[in-house]
Amino acid sequence: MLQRLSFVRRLRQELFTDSRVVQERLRQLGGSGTVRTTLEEIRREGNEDQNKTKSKDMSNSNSKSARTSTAAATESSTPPNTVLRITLDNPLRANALCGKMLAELGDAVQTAVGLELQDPASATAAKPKLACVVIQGAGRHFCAGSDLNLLANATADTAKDMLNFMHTVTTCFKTLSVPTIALLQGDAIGGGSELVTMTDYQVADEAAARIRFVHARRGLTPGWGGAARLIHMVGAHRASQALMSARMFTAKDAHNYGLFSHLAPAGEAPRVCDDLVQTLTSNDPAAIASAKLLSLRGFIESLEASQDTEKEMFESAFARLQW
Ligand SMILES: CC[C@H](C(=O)O)C(=O)SCCNC(=O)CCNC(=O)[C@H](O)C(C)(C)COP(=O)(O)OP(=O)(O)OC[C@H]1O[C@@H](n2cnc3c(N)ncnc32)[C@H](O)[C@@H]1OP(=O)(O)O
Repeated sequence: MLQRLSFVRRLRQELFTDSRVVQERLRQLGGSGTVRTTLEEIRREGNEDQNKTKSKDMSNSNSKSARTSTAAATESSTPPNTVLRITLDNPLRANALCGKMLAELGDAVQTAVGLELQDPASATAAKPKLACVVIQGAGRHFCAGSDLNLLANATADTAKDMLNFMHTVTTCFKTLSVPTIALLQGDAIGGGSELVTMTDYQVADEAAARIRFVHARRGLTPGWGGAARLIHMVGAHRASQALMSARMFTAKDAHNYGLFSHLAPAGEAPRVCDDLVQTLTSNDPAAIASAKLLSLRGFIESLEASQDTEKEMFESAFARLQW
């Protein structure tokens, strides 16, 4: 559906072709941590209560093989809805993203785009029906942004690679035609806060989740398209205040500000997220894609120009910095 927009088609071509060289250069930078993806199948069986039970059974297991229930797909001729779960996994560094993880996040978004179907009726067991994407962090936090060691040692060329690649990756994520959710059980800082802005929903643990656009404190501006998306989320006035102050938002503050869509009682964010997945995947996928198309249309047209400005700002801020 969204692929109808030429901007989106161009971006996807960039993700799968032009960005590949940069992606491999980032992968070569290495670092600790990884980005994991799992597919979870949600079977719809008549009434919503049954759906819920099935989904809980799968989601309560931590095992990757249990989460990816291929058996369900062969039981019926209609392939079940599939949820792609992306986990930023570098818990000893608050899920800060090293070069390898940036490249792997690109792989994950390529997976999501590859699973997106122009026509949901054409789903097969081999190409299941992507209905939702959830992004989360491993351990206590969501994501502490770029790995500071990577930034400290980055040449201007590496910084430019990161900037261009992450603009492509996050914008491709933002323009997916299925609903996307950030599951926040801890902090989202810097680049991590920018990842939050690429999602449609944000389910936050009210006791533990926080968000901070820390860039101004570090002498930087957002570099992953986060400023443009933040304006889209909360309006220019609030966005500029959040960026200028670099303040830490508690979950409640962020909810009031329009940054987090859902507040979950302490420890219950995964359950609230599962419930939201159930609700969203029970709705008509074409109607959902239309809703996203409608809301993104005006945004996308101004996004191109905002992104160019954002890139220029980041490059000049980065050039000024002494790490
Ligand atoms: C600014 C834009 C830029 C971009 O867009 O590319 C960036 O994203 S730059 C990175 C911006 N991020 C930050 O400034 C976050 C810095 N970290 C923190 O504020 C805290 O670590 C926090 C709030 C995320 C978590 O605090 P907590 O007390 O729970 O844990 P620790 O501080 O003890 O952190 C654990 C461990 O992780 C290391 N760490 C944290 N963030 C990073 C990072 N961005 N890069 C590399 N390493 C990071 C921290 O040093 C600790 O390591 P340890 O060896 O245990 O001391």
